This record gives sequence, structure tokens and C-alpha cells, in this order.
Amino acid sequence: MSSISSKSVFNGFGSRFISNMFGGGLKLKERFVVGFSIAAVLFTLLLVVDLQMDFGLSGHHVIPSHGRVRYVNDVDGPGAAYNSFKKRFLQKTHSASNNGSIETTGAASGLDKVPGAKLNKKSNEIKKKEEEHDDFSDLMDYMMLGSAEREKHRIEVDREHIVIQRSMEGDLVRVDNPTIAEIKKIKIRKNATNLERFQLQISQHELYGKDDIYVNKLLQEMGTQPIIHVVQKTGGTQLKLIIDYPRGLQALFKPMRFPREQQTLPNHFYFTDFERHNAEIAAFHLDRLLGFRRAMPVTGRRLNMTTELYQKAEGELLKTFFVSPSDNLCFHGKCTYYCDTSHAICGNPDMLEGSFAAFLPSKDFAPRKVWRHPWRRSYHKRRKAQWETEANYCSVVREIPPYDQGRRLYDLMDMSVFDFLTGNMDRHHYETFKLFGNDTFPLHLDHGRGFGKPFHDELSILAPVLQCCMIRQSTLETLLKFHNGPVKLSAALRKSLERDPVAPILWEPHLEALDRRVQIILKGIRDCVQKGEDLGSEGNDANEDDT
Ligand SMILES: Nc1ncnc2c1ncn2[C@@H]1O[C@H](COP(=O)(O)OP(=O)(O)OP(=O)(O)O)[C@@H](O)[C@H]1O
Ligand SMILES: [Mn+2]
Repeated sequence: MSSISSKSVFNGFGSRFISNMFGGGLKLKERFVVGFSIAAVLFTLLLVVDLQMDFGLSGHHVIPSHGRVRYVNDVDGPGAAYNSFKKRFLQKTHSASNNGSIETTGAASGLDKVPGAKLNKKSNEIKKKEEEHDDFSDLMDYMMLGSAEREKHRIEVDREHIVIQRSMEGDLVRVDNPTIAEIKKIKIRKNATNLERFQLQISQHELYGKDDIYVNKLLQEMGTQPIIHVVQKTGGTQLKLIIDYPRGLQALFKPMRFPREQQTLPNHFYFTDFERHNAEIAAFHLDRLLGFRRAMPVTGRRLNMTTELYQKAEGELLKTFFVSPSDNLCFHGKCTYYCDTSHAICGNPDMLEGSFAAFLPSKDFAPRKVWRHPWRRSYHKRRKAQWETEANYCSVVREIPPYDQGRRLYDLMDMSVFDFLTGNMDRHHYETFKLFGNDTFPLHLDHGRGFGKPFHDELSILAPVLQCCMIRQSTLETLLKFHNGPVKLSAALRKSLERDPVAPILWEPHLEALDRRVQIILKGIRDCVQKGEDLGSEGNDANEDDT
């Protein structure tokens, strides 16, 4: 508000001043020059005022608005490595911007692709080579240590908490892992559908088991079964449809809006970014590959706009269908963002692609609890969240239930790893099933805003991991496995996605980004374990190349 009023004061002042000048009998050319100079001065003034409005005031410090400038508090708390890692990392990669993120401009790993960075090219090449040889054997050695040795190391580096956790919370080795069916004492009917069976076998510690047999069946059914009814899902910011198939099978549909190569618009915040149906598909596959198994199965499918949507819709949704100037059938539905004629979803010419996520058990049957994510972003374009300004934020979170015990804080670390890999900055809330209590996994839902910026690694998504300096040993092992090969994460995901009906799912740079980001996470963990002393690349004989 105040920026608007100060602008109008300046404008009023300026116009009066200009009209006085013009009344003074100057020649046309002089008038022009004077007018132009005044305009330039005013413009500069406005910029200064606007810039000041961009900074909020907190205590005696000026807080930068959107991480464009340095953090106020860029010293880490005793157990954290976030700020130090960010600084060290940005120093190393010459291609960095100064906002806690890493920008790459090429389609390859990007380190040597900065325009005009010829001088750096050679050193970058050397660095790149070094990095290729870094197998993180220091981390693997660390994991060989017994509890007593780990404890000794922890005291040596003066960490309050253990970084790599392999106890119950860490490794997910569960004796007791009841399913929904067991807790609710439901016997599965002989003629139960695959979705019912899937929903009933959801257990306290995972959505589906390692040896699950229903996921692929569900993917296949959602991709091929006839669609009998379509309604819009209410709530949420963007358009989603509930798809009904025969025998109670249901899916949550998100339509394709853009071609695979389209990147997040540079001036869009994470909270105004469009959702991408292919990100939902890819995120499910990635979650499964990483062994989390906390995301519902998602498949791609092409629909016939007329026979599979228009003819199956009714009511409010039906009213939003129209024929575009190029004779395609379109609709826009009703929602808070992007549900109007200019953001309509159109057939091409009559086919529409989308993602289909298997439906969660109904809320009546298996109620869910919605949690605010402790590291949620400020959904305000000029405000910062607490975790961005407080060096000791993690020690605050560690005290608060349910993060003070059990698996939950480790789950948030996994989520941070998962979101950093996909580039998803939109994790404001998460959900758990109430009937499992607090010691249960958080669902990985809503990944439509992942995979938007393949040439940019957003370090702030890793803040939970780097501020807490903690990770499950099993997660670390998985990352190391993909890093050291023989099958890189990009290759594993590429292969997994090939089976989807609308493959290829991801633009190649998104896949390449995954391998780059795995390495960044590993470096962050190394910083946590070694407290910034970087023994890994120099003091360690990490040169046996087994990739
Ligand atoms: N597979 C699913 N089955 C049933 N319900 C789901 C499923 N996935 C998500 N939901 C529910 O739908 C809600 C909205 O989904 P989602 O978050 O993907 O949409 P959104 O438009 O991005 O919402 P928001 O804008 O609030 O983030 C979720 O909070 C969740 O409760
Ligand atoms: Mn969302």
C-alpha cells in the first residue's frame, strides 16, 4: 500500500513541476530535453523507492525479500551445514548465482557451459574430472563404522546429533507394520478390485510393499479401462478431475498444458507455476525407485475429448466446454487459478493427454491428518519464512512433536531429498493416515510443480537436510548406489518411465539434472559428517573409479 501512495505523491509532484517548466516558454527541443531528464530522474527515484519496499524490516536488520540478496543470518547453528555448504558450493561452481541456488545454462552438466566463461573453462574441466572420480568412499567408510566409532567421530567433530541414522527410525526395518485391513479388521473379499486391495494393504510404514503386486495392475487399469464419469475435484488451486471407471476404480486427473520442453516461466513464483501432468508421473516413478513408496501410482493416458470427457461430464464442468477458433473442443473448469477461457485445456485436435493418479482411500474410511511443513516457504512474494533467517531452526523443530521422536523428522529429510531431485518448491503441507498414529510415513502427494527448471538446482529445497544434518542411512545408501552406478539415477528413471503409455515422460535435461543433484546431496552430507573440512576430495584416496 505504502509503495502505491509514495508513487502517486512522486507522480503528482512531477507533473506539476513539468507543467511549470512548460509554462516557462522554452523551445520545443529544450522542453523535450528537460522533460526527458525529469522523467529519467523520477524513474530512478521510483526504482529506489520500489527497491526499499522490497525489503521488510525485522529488528535492526534489513531482510532481503526473496533470497535475491545475502541472508541476514548466514552463519550456521552448531549442528547445521546449510549456509557454509551453500557458500562453499557456490564458490566452487563458477556458474552460480548468489541466492542459494545453482544455475546451469547448458543441456549437459552445465559446469562449463556458462557463456563467456572461457577462462574458467579449463579449471572447470579439471574440476569436472575430479568430480567424476569422487565416489564418496569417505561416506561409505563412515557407514562401515560401528555405533561406538560413530559416536567417537560425532564427539570429535562436535556435532550434537548423529548425521547418518541407521536405527529403527533410520532404516525402516519393521517388525510391526500393520495394514489398514489389519487395523480395521477387514477381510478382503474374493471379488475385491485391485484398487480396494491396494488401499487395504496400505501399511503403517509404506503405501505399498517392496514386492507389491497391485501397483502395475492399477497403472494398467487406469490407462486402459473405459471412463464412465467425470467430475471436477473441488478445492485446490488448479483444475483436477475425478475420473470414474467401472467397478469403483477412481483416478485423479491432471491435464497436460504444455509440451515437455516448456520450463517454469522465469517470473513465476513456485506458487503460481502451472502444474505439469508429466511431473506427477515422473515423481511417482522416482519415489518408487528411491525406495520410499510414499506416492500413489500415476500413469499417463491420452483421452478423446469428446467421447471420454465431454460426453462423461455434467453440471458445472459441462458448462465450461466450448469450441475454440481452430475448431478444437476445449474446457476450463472452475478453480482459483487458471480456470478461464484464456487458460482453457483443448484437444489436439480431439485428443488430450493427462496424468491419472490412483485414488486414496476415502476420507471417511481412512481419515488423513494434514500437517504444515516446518520448512514451508513463505507464500508471499516479499516475505521470508522462519527457517530462512534462523540459524538454529532445526534445533527448534527437533523439540516439537511429532519431530521429537520416531521416524517423522527422517521422513522430512527424505522428502527434502526427493523434492530437491525433482525441483519441487511447493511442499507447503503433507498428509498422514490418522489410523496409524504419528509414527507413520507422510504421503508424497502433489508433484505437479516439480520438473520445471532442469538447468537450475534449488539448494534451498535441501535446507531441512543441511540445517539438521541428518539423513537415513538407507536413503544415503540409495543415493550412493545411483551415484556410483553402474546404473545412474537418470538411466533408472528413464527406463522406468519408458513403460508409461505417453512416454517419453521427461525432457532429457530433467533426467541429467537428477545425477547432478544426487552428487550435490552427497556433498552436502559429506559437509555434515566432516563439518566442512572436506576430507573427501583431498585427504581421502577416493580415486578408484568404479563407475
Ligand atoms: N491420489 C489422490 N486420491 C485422492 N485424493 C487426492 C489424491 N491426491 C491428492 N488428493 C487430495 O487432493 C488434494 C489436492 O491435490 P493436489 O495437492 O495434487 O492439488 P493442488 O491443486 O495442487 O492443491 P493445492 O493447490 O492446494 O496444492 C490433496 O490435498 C489431497 O488431499
Ligand atoms: Mn499443489
